[in-house]
Amino acid sequence: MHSAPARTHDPMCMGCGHANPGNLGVRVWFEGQRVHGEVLLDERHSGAPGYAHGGAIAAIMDDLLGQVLIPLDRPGVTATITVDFRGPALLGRTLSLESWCEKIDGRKLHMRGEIRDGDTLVAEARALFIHVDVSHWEASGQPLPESWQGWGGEAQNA
Ligand SMILES: CCCCCCCC(=O)SCCNC(=O)CCNC(=O)[C@H](O)C(C)(C)COP(=O)(O)OP(=O)(O)OC[C@H]1O[C@@H](n2cnc3c(N)ncnc32)[C@H](O)[C@@H]1OP(=O)(O)O
Repeated sequence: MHSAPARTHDPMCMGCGHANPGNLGVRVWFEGQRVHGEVLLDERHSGAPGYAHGGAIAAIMDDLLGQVLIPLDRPGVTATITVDFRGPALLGRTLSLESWCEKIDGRKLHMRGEIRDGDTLVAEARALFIHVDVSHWEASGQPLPESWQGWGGEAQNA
């Protein structure tokens, strides 16, 4: 059964934001601290006829690995991400997504993720996220999502 964490990502997120008409259509759900999801790319995401743009795959990875921050209950930002493109990313196919945290070292969160088309590995990624206080995002002057209130409150002291 899928658990539904109280927190959600930015509704305007370019990857998964339901309020963003230009979103990439990333859908995720959570099983414990693991993230699962799917995405269906189309002509808008083309890099070559019938194939997804590598930048679209990298953006999906950034969003996918970042989603692990929700069940980890640690707000954070991507410091570095490496994407290995392993197989064809065909448009019009439902790609499955999975991500998890491999290691926590103080504020450093080592994330991993995979995108598959059926049994075929399309891409895998490793990223370093840095745990930040929610106040990190206040400088923009934009209101933060309500569900971010108290996010990481306990982890700040971990
Ligand atoms: C649900 C949410 C989903 C989110 C998905 C989307 C995620 C995103 O796209 S976030 C947007 C892209 N990323 C950003 O905007 C981040 C911009 N960068 C920053 O704000 C800062 O550089 C930040 C916060 C990462 C680090 O700054 P700061 O808090 O001062 O930490 P700092 O002291 O420099 O580094 C902390 C540790 O991380 C390490 N570190 C920081 N950056 C890197 C890096 N690029 N590579 C390797 N190590 C790094 C440092 O060496 C240090 O290690 P140690 O503790 O061992 O000395």
